[in-house]
Amino acid sequence: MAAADWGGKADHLAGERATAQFDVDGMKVAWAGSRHAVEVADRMACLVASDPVFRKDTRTMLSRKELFKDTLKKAAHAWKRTVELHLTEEEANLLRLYIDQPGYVDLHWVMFVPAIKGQGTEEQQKKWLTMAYKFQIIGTYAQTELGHGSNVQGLETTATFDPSTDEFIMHSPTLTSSKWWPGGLGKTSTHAVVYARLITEGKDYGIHGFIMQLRSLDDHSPLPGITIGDIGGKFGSGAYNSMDNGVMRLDHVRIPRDQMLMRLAQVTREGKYVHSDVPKQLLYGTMVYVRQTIVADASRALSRAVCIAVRYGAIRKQFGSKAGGPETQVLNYKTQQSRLFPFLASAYAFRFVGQWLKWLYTDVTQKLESKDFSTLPEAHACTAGLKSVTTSATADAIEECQKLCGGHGYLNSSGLPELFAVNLPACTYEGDNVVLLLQVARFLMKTVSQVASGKQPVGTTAYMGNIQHLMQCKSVVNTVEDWLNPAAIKEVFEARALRMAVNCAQNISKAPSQEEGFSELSPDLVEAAVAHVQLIIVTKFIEKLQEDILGHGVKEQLQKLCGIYALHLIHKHLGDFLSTGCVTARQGSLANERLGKLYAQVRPNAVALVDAFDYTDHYLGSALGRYDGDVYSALYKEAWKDPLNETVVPDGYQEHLRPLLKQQLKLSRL
Ligand SMILES: CCC/C=C/C(=O)SCCNC(=O)CCNC(=O)[C@H](O)C(C)(C)COP(=O)([O-])OP(=O)([O-])OC[C@H]1O[C@@H](n2cnc3c(N)ncnc32)[C@H](O)[C@@H]1OP(=O)([O-])[O-]
Ligand SMILES: Cc1cc2nc3c(=O)[nH]c(=O)nc-3n(C[C@H](O)[C@H](O)[C@H](O)COP(=O)(O)OP(=O)(O)OC[C@H]3O[C@@H](n4cnc5c(N)ncnc54)[C@H](O)[C@@H]3O)c2cc1C
Repeated sequence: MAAADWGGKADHLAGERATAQFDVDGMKVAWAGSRHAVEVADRMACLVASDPVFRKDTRTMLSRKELFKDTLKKAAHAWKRTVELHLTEEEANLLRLYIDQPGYVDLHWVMFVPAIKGQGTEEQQKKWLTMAYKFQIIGTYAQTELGHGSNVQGLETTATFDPSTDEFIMHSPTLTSSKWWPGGLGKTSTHAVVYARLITEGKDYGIHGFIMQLRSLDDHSPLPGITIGDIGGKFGSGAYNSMDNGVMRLDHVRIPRDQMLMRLAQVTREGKYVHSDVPKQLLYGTMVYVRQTIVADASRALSRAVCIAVRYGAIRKQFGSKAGGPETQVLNYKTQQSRLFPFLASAYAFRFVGQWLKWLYTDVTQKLESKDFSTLPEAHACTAGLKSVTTSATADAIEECQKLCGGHGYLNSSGLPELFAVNLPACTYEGDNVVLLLQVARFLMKTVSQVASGKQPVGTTAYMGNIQHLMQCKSVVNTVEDWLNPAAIKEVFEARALRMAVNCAQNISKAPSQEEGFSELSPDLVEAAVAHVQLIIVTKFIEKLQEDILGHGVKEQLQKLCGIYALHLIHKHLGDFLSTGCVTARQGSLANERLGKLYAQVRPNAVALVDAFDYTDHYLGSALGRYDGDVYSALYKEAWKDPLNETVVPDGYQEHLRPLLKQQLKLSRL
C-alpha cells in the first residue's frame, strides 16, 4: 500500500496548537530577535526548501564521494542564486544555513575571511578579500596539526624568513607538524591562512598567520612542495562527511614576505621582527569570533532536536487505554516532560545568551578599533565559556532526544542521528570544551585575586564585587512560589558561582606553587567555570524578560521557560548548591516541586513553543518532526527510499544466501 493512502493533508497536531495560551507570531519575533529577522529567515528557508538542488532526504544514503560532489553542487548553486538574486550578506548567510550541509564555504566565510580581516593590513585585506568575496579564490584556516590542536603555541610548522629572496620558507619539519583537520583543505581550498612559527635572524618568534596559495587556479593541482589530501571518513552517515577536512605537508614552499599577515607584527625587508603595540592575543581573534557564532549554532541545533521530540511526543501514544479508549500521548508522561522540557527551556536560554554574546562581540570589536583592549579578557572568557557550556549541553540533549523518540529516533529518517553527528564535534573544534573552561577558570582566579586586593570587577564578573554579601547570604526562599522570584534565583546562582571560585582560589593558595595548585584543582576549576557560565545564561534570560516583549502571553511563557532553565540546573547541580551552603535541602526540594508545576503549565503550550522556532520541514529534515504530525506515513515513505529496497531480492542473494539455504536444506534432508 502506498504511504499516501494513509496520509491526508490533515494537521495531526491541530489539537495541540489549539491549546496554546500565547501568540505564536509574537514568540517567533522574540526568538528571531526582530520582525525583520523572522521575515528574512522565512524567505531564505522557503527559497532553499523549494529548490530541488537543495534536497537532502537521501543524503545519509550517499557514498562519501557522492556526498562530497553533492556538497560541491549545492555550494555552487547557492553562489549562483546569491549572485542572481543580489542577496545581501545577511540573506546569503541564511541561505547557507538552511542548506544545512557542512562544506568548504563555511570555512571560507567563517574563518578565512575573518582571519584576513582581523590580522591583515589594509593593503592585504584589499588584495585578498577582493578575490575572496568574489570566490575567485577559496580559503581555509589551517592551524591544527597532527600532533597539536589545543596547544596552539606547540605548533611545529615553520616559516623561516630568507632575506636573500625576501621570502618565507614554509615547512613541515616532522610528521606531527602535518596540518590536520582544516575544513575544505582536503580537496577544495585554493588558499589558506596557515599558522606557523616565524623564524627570522635565527630567532623563533612563535605562531603567526601566513596566506598561502595551495592549488593551481588553472587545474586545481597542488603547488610544488605541497602534499595534500582528505583525512578520511568521520562519525555518522552523511553528517560532517560532506566536509573535506584535510591533511597537508609543506616541503620548503616559498611565499613572498608580504603574505605574512602583518597587522599585529611585521618582518621588515631586512628581516627585523617588529611587534605592533597591540596585545598578541589578537592573533586568536578569529577563534573568538567563531566561538561566538557557535553559541547561536548550538541553540539552533538544540531547538531542532527539541522540535522533533516535542512534536513526535504529541503524536506517539503508548499504554493507558481503558476499554478501547485512546492510549496516552507519550508527551503526557511526567518522566518525558522532566527530560524534555529543560531542553526546550535551554534552547530559548541559549538563543538569548547568543544574541547577547553577539552584541558583546560587536562592542568589543568597536573598542578594539579605537585601541581600547580592556574588555578583551572578558570577551575571551565569555566566548570560550559559553561555547563550551552550550555545545556540551546541546550534544547531550540531542542524544537524549533520540532516546525520547524511542526506536524511531534511531532511524536516519528521524533526522536526529545526523543532527547529533554534525553537532558533536562542536564540543571539540574551536577549542576543546574542557581546555576552554580552564581558560574561564583562569580568568575567574585572576578576578578573585583582584577582588581580594580591592579592585571592583566589571561586566559578567561584577557580581564578585558583592563578595561580603554573597559569601554568607542565605536564600530567602521559603515556599514553592518564592522560586518564581528572579532576584531569589539570581542570588543563589551568584552565591554558588562565587563560593566555588573562592574555594578553588583558597585551595590553590595552599599548593606549593600557583601552577601546581591550578593543575591539581583543575576538575574543581572546570566546575567553577561551568557555575559562572550558567549564571551568565540565567542572568541574560532574566534580563531578556525585562525587555519590551510584544504578543499576547509571550512574556508569560518565557518567564516559565526561564524558571525551568534555572530550576532544572538547581535540581541537576544540587550537590554544588548544598555543599556551598547556597540552598538548604528543603529549598532544593521546593525548587523541584516548582519545576513539576512549571512542566504542567508548559505542556499545553509545548507544540506551539517549538512552532515558534519557525523551521520548515525541509530544514528539520525529520519524519518525526513534521509540522503536520503525519509521522507514520512519512516514516513508511522514507523507508522505501533506502537503496536496499531498490530490489526485492537483495544483491548477494545468489552468492551468499542461496548457497547457504540450499546447503542447509540438503543437510536437513540427509
Ligand atoms: C566551524 C568549524 C571549524 C573549526 C575550526 C577550528 O577548530 S580552528 C582551530 C581552533 N583551535 C583552537 O581553538 C585551539 C584552542 N587553543 C587555544 O585557543 C590556546 O592554545 C589556549 C587559549 C588554550 C592557550 O593559549 P596560550 O598558549 O597562548 O596560553 P595561555 O593560556 O597562557 O594564554 C595566554 C594569554 O592569552 C589569553 N588568551 C588566550 N586565548 C585568547 C583569546 N582567544 N582571546 C584573547 N585572549 C586570549 C589568556 O587569557 C592569557 O591571558 P593572560 O592570563 O596572560 O592575561
Ligand atoms: C570536525 C572538526 C573540524 C575541525 N576544523 C578545523 C579547521 O578548520 N581548522 C583547524 O585548524 N582545526 C580544525 N579542527 C581541529 C580542532 O580545532 C582541534 O581538534 C581542537 O582544537 C582540539 O584539539 P586536539 O584535537 O588537539 O585535542 P587534544 O588537545 O589532543 O585533546 C585530547 C584530550 O586532552 C584534553 N586536554 C588537552 N589539553 C588539556 C589541558 N591543558 N588540560 C586538561 N585537559 C586537556 C582534552 O580535554 C581532550 O579530552 C577541527 C576539528 C574537528 C573535530
